[in-house]
Amino acid sequence: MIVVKVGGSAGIDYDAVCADLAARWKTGERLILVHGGSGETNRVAEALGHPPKFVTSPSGYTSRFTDRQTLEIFEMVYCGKINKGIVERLQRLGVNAVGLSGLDGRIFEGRHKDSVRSVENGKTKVLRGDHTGTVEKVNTGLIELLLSAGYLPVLTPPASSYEGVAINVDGDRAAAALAVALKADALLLLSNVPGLLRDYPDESSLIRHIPADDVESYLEFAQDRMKKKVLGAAEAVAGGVRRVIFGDARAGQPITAALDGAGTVVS
Ligand SMILES: Nc1ncnc2c1ncn2[C@@H]1O[C@H](COP(=O)(O)OP(=O)(O)OP(=O)(O)O)[C@@H](O)[C@H]1O
Repeated sequence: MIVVKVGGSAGIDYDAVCADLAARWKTGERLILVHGGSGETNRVAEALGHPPKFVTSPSGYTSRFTDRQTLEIFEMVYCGKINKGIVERLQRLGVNAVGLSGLDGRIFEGRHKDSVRSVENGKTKVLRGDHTGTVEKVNTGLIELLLSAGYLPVLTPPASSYEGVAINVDGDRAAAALAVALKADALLLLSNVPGLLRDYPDESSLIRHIPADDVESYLEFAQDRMKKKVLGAAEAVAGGVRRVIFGDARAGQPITAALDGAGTVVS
């Protein structure tokens, strides 16, 4: 089993990802796709007059502050436009894909964090009304049912809180939790960069290999949102996934290239 997570930043080629995925699926390989949608969510939020707000925690992690209106915009884009766009591409390629969010069948479950600490101008503030959380539990029943019936699941945040409230969760860490729960052989985290860069944005500074027992020490090279990918990789290998690859989804055959060792390989 291979879990592929494709991001939602500018430049990602969904046609290339879907064509590669479909070709591999047709050979009998078992795959699941998880996707993001941050770039388009920012655009739609601006257009709707509710611009995105990002907060940086005291430990340096950046996340989207998700009030109820932001959550609704997030769902429109992630579960609507992006998810259905991917499902449509796969259907056109002859793959019977099914798009679901983590809320559906409670595939992704976690604790709802209502408040978040945000560092602004050197001062730490507490913001309330946040609909965020972290995936703590993956309920694989529905996914296994779909896979055994020949459907390819296409999954996306949000997740469900234990109380059944929709929560915005990080897609990379959700994919990592899924890969652990399904005992996947590999987790691919594909985005609009060649992999983890030692000296971002210099693409020639690509880090080719990260030892599985030392992932967290590479957090120092990751800025803002890349940190979550490194954290997700650490969680996946700690949970028994043998290989995590940060790969490029901008062109070519992104899945095949990553599995062939392009990008940053954590093993
Ligand atoms: N050291 C680094 N190496 C590579 N990219 C980095 C680094 N530091 C920061 N980045 C940024 O991290 C981004 C990738 O993370 P991001 O969460 O934006 O992508 P995504 O997974 O495509 O999005 P989504 O949240 O929609 O799933 C890159 O576009 C780059 O701007």
